[in-house]
Amino acid sequence: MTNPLFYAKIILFGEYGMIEDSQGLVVPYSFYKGTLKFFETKSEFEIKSNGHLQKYSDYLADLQLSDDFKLNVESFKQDISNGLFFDSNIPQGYGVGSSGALVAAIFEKYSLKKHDPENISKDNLKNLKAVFGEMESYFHGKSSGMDPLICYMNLPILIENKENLDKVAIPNGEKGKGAIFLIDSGITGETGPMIQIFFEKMKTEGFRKTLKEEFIRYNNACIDSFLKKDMNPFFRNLKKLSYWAYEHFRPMIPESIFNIWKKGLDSNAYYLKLCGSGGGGYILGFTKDYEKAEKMLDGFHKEVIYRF
Ligand SMILES: Nc1ncnc2c1ncn2[C@@H]1O[C@H](COP(=O)(O)OP(=O)(O)OP(=O)(O)O)[C@@H](O)[C@H]1O
Ligand SMILES: C[C@@](O)(CCO)CC(=O)[O-]
Repeated sequence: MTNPLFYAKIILFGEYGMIEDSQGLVVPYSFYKGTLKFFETKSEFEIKSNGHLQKYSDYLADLQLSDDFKLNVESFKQDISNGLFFDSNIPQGYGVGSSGALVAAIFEKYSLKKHDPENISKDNLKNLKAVFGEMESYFHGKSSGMDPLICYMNLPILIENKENLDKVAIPNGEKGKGAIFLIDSGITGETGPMIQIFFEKMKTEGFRKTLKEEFIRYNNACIDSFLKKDMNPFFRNLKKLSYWAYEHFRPMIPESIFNIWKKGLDSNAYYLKLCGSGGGGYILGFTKDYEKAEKMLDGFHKEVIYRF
């Protein structure tokens, strides 16, 4: 039997906001994927991955999960000593969920009770997200559990708030001029320290207020208009979101990206936003005219993920 593949994810909207109860829209990204396997070549990558799993299994052994979601940690540990590793080309620290895919793969293989992602109830989806949040916290402190959940479900998910989330249909892409794309900042980012900066900022009342009254409002409006394919309000809110992040998420914007972020806002040719926690890795871009944006972003490595 071949092991199931677990895909990368892209948080189109909701990074940071989701920790504070905003809406979120997260989609699988099948360009990158991973699967659990036993040593094949015993390469440096395989040995390193196995070492990571070893340490992670100690964390899982101490984690108290409710009966429905308990893991067979003994069997996981046994497999690790027999050379288990996570064979994955999902870049680490790029905001596309390498740890989320790993968590989903481990849960799928070692949960004592088998769950069927296709027929999971809305209630259980919520419970599963909480379980994944606890499992993923090991990698970067507080996690909403969203990354592993998306990966486990392999479907777009709309998060309405902390309590409600469900599968959602993304409007079909079209061969239009518009595009959603990734830009490689050229450096890796670390989620943990970025989340720490976020919580540090959250201690200030002014920041909490603007996050709630502006960031979350623009974020939710972007999701709403995107799902309705209402492109004019979509881009109007995207610009506000991009500008807000430029002002308030400055430490999360990699230096290499700073100038082109501003250039997008000034020219209206494209708008950039964070993809995950930021600090490095990928940045998300949105444009009505990809040909034009591509020229303006010459020299940056880009990957188109959606056309409209
Ligand atoms: N192939 C792998 N084998 C073993 N461990 C891995 C593998 N891929 C990722 N990991 C674990 O996940 C950690 C990276 O997770 P982290 O949350 O910092 O980044 P990310 O998941 O790539 O980014 P983001 O959460 O922003 O999408 C690695 O340090 C490692 O512990
Ligand atoms: C920053 C954050 O919103 C996204 C990181 O990939 C954290 C989370 O929701 O798990």
